[in-house]
Amino acid sequence: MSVSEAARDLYLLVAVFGLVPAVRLAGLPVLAASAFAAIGGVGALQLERAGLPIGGAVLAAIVAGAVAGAATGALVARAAPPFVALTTWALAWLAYTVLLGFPSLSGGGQGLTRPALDTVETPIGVTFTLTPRLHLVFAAVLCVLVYAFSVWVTRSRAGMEATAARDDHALAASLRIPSRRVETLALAGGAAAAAGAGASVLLGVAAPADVSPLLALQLFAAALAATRSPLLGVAVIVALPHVADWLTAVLLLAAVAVRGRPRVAAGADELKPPGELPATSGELHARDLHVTLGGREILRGLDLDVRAGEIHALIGPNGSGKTTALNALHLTRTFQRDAGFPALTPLQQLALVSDDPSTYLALVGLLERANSAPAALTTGERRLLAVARAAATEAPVLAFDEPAAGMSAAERESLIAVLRALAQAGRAVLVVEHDLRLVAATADVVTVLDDGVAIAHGAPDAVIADETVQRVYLGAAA
Ligand SMILES: Nc1ncnc2c1ncn2[C@@H]1O[C@H](COP(=O)(O)OP(=O)(O)OP(=O)(O)O)[C@@H](O)[C@H]1O
Repeated sequence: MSVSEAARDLYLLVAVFGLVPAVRLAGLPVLAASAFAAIGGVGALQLERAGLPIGGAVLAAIVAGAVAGAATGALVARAAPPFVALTTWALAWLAYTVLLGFPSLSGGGQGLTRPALDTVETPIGVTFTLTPRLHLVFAAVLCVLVYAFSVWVTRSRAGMEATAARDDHALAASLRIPSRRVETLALAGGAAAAAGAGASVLLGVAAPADVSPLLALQLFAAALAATRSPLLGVAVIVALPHVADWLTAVLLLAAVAVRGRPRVAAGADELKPPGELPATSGELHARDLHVTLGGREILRGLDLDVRAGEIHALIGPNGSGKTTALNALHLTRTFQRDAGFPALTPLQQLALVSDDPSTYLALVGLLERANSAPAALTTGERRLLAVARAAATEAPVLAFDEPAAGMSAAERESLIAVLRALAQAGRAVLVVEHDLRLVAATADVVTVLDDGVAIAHGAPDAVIADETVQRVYLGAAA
């Protein structure tokens, strides 16, 4: 391998390491890296033609790549991974066909050219010649910097936020945890643009053929490999541009076949001593709630009031609209099917929403599990963790969807104590629950929902003893 080839591979590695946080943390199959590389390569040479010194042109092209990455992140902010793949693949094609279609922009088939072995004067008076060897040093330094940055991002709070949003987008959104797609894609865009600009200056040419959508697949395959081990990423990006094109496709298929998500083992983060549960109080008043789904009216004029310091149970037969009501109210809440964030320890999960995670771990009795892998928790402990996550946001109104499901008797007792503690600290607590013993033991007020309307409302003993409720609810639940 010549020095030039080695330098080019190192530039490509910069793009790969820049893509890793988007792929690994945010779980995004980004297939637009070749478009960002095109912005870097063509952008730098065009800006130089427009009169910028080459150093300034390269920097401006990198910024343009980062901006394009951020814009792509905003475009796919809510998209599911398959749509992210399709959309970003479309962008790669668009960039490629625009370059082919506008020779004035891209220099046509042979591309834009510039002297490769150029002598560059810097503003501080130092002059140097851009030899392949110098590129090798540049590219290596850039590679180390981008790699170190991507490792740092992984451990940062932003990295954990991206991981949480990757594992459960809806849950993360309900806890107001940002998805970080814009930032991870800005990094991917900037790094790929740096790779494109570096390679163009190195080779003295920026041609459409060098930034075909195949390059996007190769960079993605290498980033996927690098999420397993950085050396594997190096091997893939060094090998792929030098072998037959079909091997890229085969490698991606193999990666999908053996794919697994990086799981976090137990952590070892320090715990502060837990404090008092902070007081925050709020109320919920909903009037005449109507929701139609799939042409059927699921909620038909529901009124719901939860006062500060009150535990309000919403009960009713399966399909009566309880979860639909929680969805419509956009509350800070737990979900019925709640896998949580399997890649983050309980302490890390709570640290995403609170500066005082130990207080909330203590609240639900999970202090000793703070650094456990979530997979090691029981179903009930995971439910308690979900309650703690919602509570840790300090939202004044909290909703829990069947929090006791799958809990042992002891865990149920803990849950009852937690709900009481939250109400005592001023929260308005809304609980959807099938377990009537738990409802009777905790709720101040019960609303019974049947077919989208409230058929009874009041103190738990009276409501549960009510004849209509017995018939509708217990009859249907039995
Ligand atoms: N997206 C949807 N499109 C059409 N119908 C839906 C949709 N989501 C829910 N439904 C229907 O709305 C009704 C109420 O569902 P919901 O989940 O709110 O009930 P629930 O009271 O929470 O029941 P469960 O106790 O089983 O959780 C059900 O009949 C369900 O089939």
